[in-house]
Parts: sequence; C-alpha cells; structure tokens
Amino acid sequence: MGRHVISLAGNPNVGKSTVFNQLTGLKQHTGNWPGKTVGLAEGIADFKGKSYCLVDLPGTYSLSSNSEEEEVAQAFIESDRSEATVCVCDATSLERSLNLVLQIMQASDKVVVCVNLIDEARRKGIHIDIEKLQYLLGVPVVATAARQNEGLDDLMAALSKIDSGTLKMNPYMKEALVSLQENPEENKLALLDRASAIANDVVEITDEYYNRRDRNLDKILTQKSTGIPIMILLLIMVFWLTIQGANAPSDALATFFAIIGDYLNQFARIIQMPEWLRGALIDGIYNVLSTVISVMLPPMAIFFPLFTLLEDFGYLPRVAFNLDKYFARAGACGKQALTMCMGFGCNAAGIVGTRIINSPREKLIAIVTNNFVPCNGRFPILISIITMFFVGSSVSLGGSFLSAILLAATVILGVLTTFWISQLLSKTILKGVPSSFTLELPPYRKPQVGSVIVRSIFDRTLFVLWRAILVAAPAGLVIWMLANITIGDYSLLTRVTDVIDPFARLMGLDGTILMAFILGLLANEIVIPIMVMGYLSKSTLFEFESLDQFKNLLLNNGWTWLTAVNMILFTIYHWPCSTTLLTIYKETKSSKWTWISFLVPTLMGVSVCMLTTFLAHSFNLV
Ligand SMILES: Nc1nc2c(ncn2[C@@H]2O[C@H](COP(=O)(O)OP(=O)(O)OP(=O)(O)O)[C@@H](O)[C@H]2O)c(=O)[nH]1
Ligand SMILES: [Mg+2]
Repeated sequence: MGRHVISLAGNPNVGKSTVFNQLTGLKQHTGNWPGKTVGLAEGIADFKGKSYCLVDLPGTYSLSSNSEEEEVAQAFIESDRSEATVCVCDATSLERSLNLVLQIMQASDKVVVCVNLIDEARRKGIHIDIEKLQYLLGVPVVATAARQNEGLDDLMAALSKIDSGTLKMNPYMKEALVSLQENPEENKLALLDRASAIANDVVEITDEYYNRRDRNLDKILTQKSTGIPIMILLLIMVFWLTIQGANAPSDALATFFAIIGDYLNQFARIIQMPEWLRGALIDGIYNVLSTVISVMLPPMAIFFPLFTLLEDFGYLPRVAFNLDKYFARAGACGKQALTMCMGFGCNAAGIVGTRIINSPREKLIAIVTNNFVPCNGRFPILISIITMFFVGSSVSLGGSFLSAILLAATVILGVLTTFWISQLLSKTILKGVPSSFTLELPPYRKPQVGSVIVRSIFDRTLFVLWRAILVAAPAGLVIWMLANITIGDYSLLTRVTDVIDPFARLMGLDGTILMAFILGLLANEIVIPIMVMGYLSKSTLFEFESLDQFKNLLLNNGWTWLTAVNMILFTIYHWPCSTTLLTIYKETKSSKWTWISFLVPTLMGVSVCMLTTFLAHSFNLV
C-alpha cells in the first residue's frame, strides 16, 4: 500500500510551512507575513517506522476560493488524493482559525486540528483548553509550537491513527455540520457563530493588555510622520552593513583567486597545455567565475540574512502598510509592496509572489513593474559603480555610508518609478478601479537569528550564487572566444561592439557596456565580468584585485561620470533577465504580457539614458 497523503491547511501565516519543514526535514520558505507559500509542496514524514506524504498548502481564510492560492488549497483538500487534513490554527486568534476548521470538517472526513503558536499564546497570557476543544469539535486536537519542535510527535501520533482506520470524527458532529450545508448562505453565518461560540468556551485571556507592546511599535513603524523615515533609515542601514561588511572579504577573495590563477597558469605551462586551451579555461572561464564569486558572495551573504531577519520579525507587512496608499493612488494593489520587496532578492521570486494579488489587472501591474527594484544580481553593479565614481574608492566608514545613501537613493528612484509606471499602466492599457482589501498586520515575532542565518545562506545565497556560476562559466567561455577569434584584423567581439557602439554612445554608454547588458540577459550577475573582459581584449593583461585597478581600466576606456550615471540608470531600467521573463510567461501564459514586461523597462532605460546624455552635453557638463 502506498503512503497516506495528508494535507496541511490553515489560515495564512499560522506556521503551516514550519510544521511541514519540521516533520519532513525539508526547507519550504517560511516568513512572517501572510501569503508566503503560493504553490503546493510535498514531503515525506516518518513516524514509528511508517512514512506519510505531507502536502504544504498556501494559506486560506475560507474554502470559497477568493484568489488563486485559495483555489489551489481548496482543490487539493477536496481532491481524492488528500486522505486526511491537518488544519493548523493560530492559538493567538483561535476564533478565525476555527471558522476554517469547521469548513474543512464539512469537506473532509479525517481531520486533525493543530493549535500552533502555543508558545506565543502563552507569552501573551492566552490559555486554551485543548481537551474541551477536542470534545466540542469531535476531532483530535493537538497543541504545538512548531518552531520549537514542541508537540509535533503528538501530532504525528494523532495522524498515525489513519493506518488503523481509527482517525475519525464524531459522527453527530459531522452530521450536524453537513446538514448546515443545505443552505449555503445560512451555512456561512452558522459556521461563524459556531466558531465564535467554541472559541468563547475554550479561550481564556488572563492578560488583557497582551498586545499593547505590538500596538505601540506599530504606531511608530506605520504612522505618517515616522513610518517612511524609519523605512528609509532601515534601507540605508541594511545597505551600509552590506557594503561595509563585504569590502574586506571581497578583496580577500579576489586576492585568493588571483594567487590560485597564477598557480593554474604555471601548471598549464608545466604540462604544456596549448595556449588556446589555457586561454579559454583560465582567462575565460576561471576569471569570470572568480570575479562573479568575489564580487557577489560577500554582499549576498550579508544582505540576505539581514533581509530575512526583518522579514521574520514581521516588518515587511508594515512596509506594505506604509506604501499601501501610494499604490492605491497609482491604481494598483497594496500587496504589490510585498512582491516588490521580494524583487530585491530575485525578480523571478517577486513575479511568483504576485499570486497573492487577487485582481488579474493589479497582478499584471505588479508583474510589469517588478523589475524596477534591483535584484541581487544587480546590486553589485550598483555598489561598485557608485563606490568608484561617486564616493572615492577609500574603504572608510564614511565612504561606505555615503555609498549606502546613494544606493538607497537609487533604490528609491526605482520605487518611485514603480509608482509612476503603475499609474501610467492603470490609466492606459490596464484601466480599472483598484480593489480594496484589508492588509493584515501579523504580530511581531522574535526572529531566530541562528536558523535565519543558516537558512538564508543555504537557501538563498548559495542558490543564487550557484545559478550565477552556471551562467557565468559558459558565458566566460563564449566571450573569451568572441574576443580571440579574429576576422581580418579585428576580433569578433570588437566587430560586434563596433556595430552597436554608435547607438550605445547616444545613451552615454559604449558598445562594450551595451554588449555586456545584452549577454547579461542570461543573468545580471555576469554584466560586470563580461564588460571587464570586453575591455581587456582590447588592452593588456589585468588582474581584478581592487576597485582602483577596476576604475583605471574604465577610465582608460573613456569612462566619465556621465557613463557611470547612465550605467546606474540602465541597471535599474532595462529588460528583466531570462529567468524572470520565463517566469512571467509561466505566470501570465501570455507572450503579449511577457513582451510588454520586456519593453516597458527597456524603453524607459533607453530614453532616460539618452535624455541625461543629451542634457549633459547641451549644458557642457562633460
Ligand atoms: N513563536 C512561534 N513562531 C512560529 C511558530 N510556527 C511558526 N512560527 C513563525 O511564524 C511565521 C510564519 O510561519 P510559516 O510557516 O511561513 O507560515 P505559513 O502558515 O506557512 O504561512 P503562509 O505560507 O503565508 O500561509 C514564521 O516567521 C515562523 O518562524 C511557533 O510555533 N512559534
Ligand atoms: Mg507557508
């Protein structure tokens, strides 16, 4: 006999994915905001020599499918595959959770109720009588604190009764619930009534002011006068810690890779490796790889954990709350603030996240504009150009602070552009009235620093780095070949860059930079290495060991402050990378919208760069 399939359902942000991860040993993304999980995830949980297949569902408030993720959850619970359902509840707001429990009890015969976040309830002085709850519901009820791995054995023990066929519901209860269903309208109200009656019966609040601290903090973080300034300060702080912290390790890595490179070259000479092969392997693949790693790894290893800490603490929904009215004014959905934040990590992830937006029109707006916030592949470009050209390459505290401010300003420009373009879209091709929704502010939770660091390094940093490496290695080879295969007197690379050079000059860039961005369609991480290689193929040997050398290389190739400004602008305004485009196509199933998502930022970038160049030249600024 196959494994029993058990679904994990519940309201958003109650800890379903945390229960799932603890039981299966997998690493579904969890986060302190509603709507983190958007698809189905399956995993195997072992208990007393038997194994069970668990399915983590997106959060849902009801089984009447109001949005795409709710539909996914409902369809799975009602399907034949799901043999039993664990309904995960939030002990700190039991009444709302119970409403869903009752709906699930109507739809499914085998239900186990898991009252999670019991530690948080205890802390807030909320007491729940589990025995009584079990009696009133007529299904097994288990209290858990999933993050601390408390009570999960009891949960598995309750579930394992499915093997002996003794996982049952009180038949009278089932009958009563089913009879309610005859009248769907009354059913809804009747369930709400019953949930509230049960909650009143089993919940005892011993500390009336339990959430006073949260409310006070919310006031500071979300009120008009302090909300947005604090947001900007936090942004600058995160960037500053990232830039300052990444400096030394980046240099150390670059030096390390240069030394290894020397050894590799010596080794190649000793074994008399043919020159073309040595060039392709070391000057091509190895150099691009080592640049990508030394430039990207340290900032990511700092940025991701910081971001995850804020996310776990519960700050992201407050950002959404602060930006809600601006999105509404732009005719878009406030939840777009959340998908925009996810775009900071990876735009493809931001696109998948747009599933939490119910209205198709607002979802498209969020998709088309997601690319205006720079992802991790683009931060290193911004940081290095800003530091080199506008801060001076000194590695001082003040220097990195100024870099952080400029970087934050660039990001804020991206956010403002998101509003402008959202508004433009909602006035033109995506006309409509913004839907209203009430954003929920989840409680603040103390992040678990250790696990956040481990999780963000393994799940995100190494994942993103690995993807960059997969693209960088072949790209390094291709660009090396382009630079070394000559037709007549010129290399293929020079020929291609010469063709696009006049156009690039109009934008205040040059052919090599534009070429690097075009190849960067594969992944933004490779833009800088390709640009360096492109310049190198025209000049002599160079070892990328410090920003000063890098700056000299750029200056020798005719860079001015205007080139740097345009490079920064083009980094935030250009086409999404191929992974993101593919994700957009998968989400919208429309080549038209994929093209629009490609064209909107691209046209924006080309025209903005042309404008700055035109202005700078007309006023004789360069
Ligand atoms: N204190 C405490 N925090 C928990 C517990 N279980 C989960 N959390 C935290 O609650 C937050 C939400 O957890 P998730 O597992 O992502 O919740 P989810 O139900 O999968 O959320 P969605 O996928 O958005 O529906 C995370 O920050 C978890 O670390 C618990 O038992 N105690
Ligand atoms: Mg989840």
